Amino acid sequence: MALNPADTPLWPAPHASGAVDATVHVPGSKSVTNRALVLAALASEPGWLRRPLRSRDTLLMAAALREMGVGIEEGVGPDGTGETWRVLPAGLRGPATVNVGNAGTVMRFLPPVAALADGPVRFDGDPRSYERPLNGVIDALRVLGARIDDDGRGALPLTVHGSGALDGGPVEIDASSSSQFVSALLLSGPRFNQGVEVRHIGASLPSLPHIRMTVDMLRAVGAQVDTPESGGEPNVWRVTPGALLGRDLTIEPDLSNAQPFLAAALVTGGKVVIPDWPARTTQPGDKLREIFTEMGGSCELTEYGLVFTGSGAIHGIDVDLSEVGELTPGIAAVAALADSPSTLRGVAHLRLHETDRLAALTKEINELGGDVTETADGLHIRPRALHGGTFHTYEDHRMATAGAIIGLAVEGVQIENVATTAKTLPDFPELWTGMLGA
Ligand SMILES: O=C(O)C1=C[C@@H](OP(=O)(O)O)[C@@H](O)[C@H](O)C1
Ligand SMILES: C=C(OP(=O)(O)O)C(=O)O
Repeated sequence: MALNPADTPLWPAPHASGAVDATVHVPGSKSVTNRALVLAALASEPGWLRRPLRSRDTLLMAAALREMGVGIEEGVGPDGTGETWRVLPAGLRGPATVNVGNAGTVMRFLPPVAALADGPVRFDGDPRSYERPLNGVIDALRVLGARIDDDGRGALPLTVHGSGALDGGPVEIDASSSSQFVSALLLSGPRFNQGVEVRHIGASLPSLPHIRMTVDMLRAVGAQVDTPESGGEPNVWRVTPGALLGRDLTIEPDLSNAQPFLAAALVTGGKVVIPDWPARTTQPGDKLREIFTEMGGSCELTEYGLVFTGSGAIHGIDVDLSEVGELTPGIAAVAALADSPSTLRGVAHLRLHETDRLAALTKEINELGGDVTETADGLHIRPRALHGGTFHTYEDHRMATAGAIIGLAVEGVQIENVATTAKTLPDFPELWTGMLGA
């Protein structure tokens, strides 16, 4: 059940007494873990996930796949190392009930999987999940041959009446409200009888790196995928039908969850090291190297990881975040503490994330004395002296971490329901106080 924020205690965000100097081991990527679980469940042989993220979103994904008959066992990897999930694919079946919580990846990636199950699969979730767009997935699955009962709003709750197989083939969708519509159809595409050809016909498409992540991970398990980047038509992705391999995959650290720790180095003029930062990755968080450098820091990517150093100065930024929208709350928090104004653009779709993030950031920063205005597709942030107060989080993990960043520089900030960080980073409060040496 969703927490009632009014019942949850306030967490006094630690104020930094000096420059931070810390190494922070950031747990695995939500986006990679949940794709890896789906692909392993659809494979024709067992596979391993090493160092998977264990957070609300990924535990919901694992529970949902188990409900449909997939085996997911705690275990040791093939070389004897621990922290591993062994995934044993099985004939997918209903009746099953899936709780999506408020996980975009679960509510979008699993209806296509359910269409392959034998029997009905009911999807339900937190109240907010009823408001998040799902029409791209529902409409597309119907075109591809699935039977779905919903209440006609193009959203949860719904039941997918799986028949054990899906025709697949070509489909047009408008994915301007979420890249996850495209990823969802591609991930299950190899298992559709005719594969799938997804054509995006909307005006814009957010979070392109997350679609590249989907394509790369599909190819890594043996799928054939044609993309705009591999010489195909713009906005068209094609997946050929075929069996998927079970692999042994080590999950990268979650670079979007590394954001608050990097921000801490920037805000305090300190240094933070993130071990195992990948040399090459599709994660949008990799863009922080560029964005936070422009905002005043510097970084070095070594074999050990990323070393990020703040200079003591924090500069405003004018940036299009459409490809990396999930970084917006953390960038807005840093921008509120900068020495010049910022304009964050290209993120209108954030109004349909965990909460309306543009409204929430504007209200909460302004209630601490800030000067933020919403634009049609982003935020204008004019820094001014902030004061303490309650930072409301609207059951949004990234609102909680944004408030913590501000709390480093502003005394007396209290974060409502910091436990909401469990969506993707259950250890956040401990990692944060550990970083500060508390
Ligand atoms: O596919 C994914 O793993 C994600 C895609 C993005 O979604 P949107 O395209 O809906 O923004 C991102 O914001 C979300 O946190 C994770
Ligand atoms: C938008 C996010 O999550 P979801 O996967 O629920 O869309 C996020 O993590 O910032």
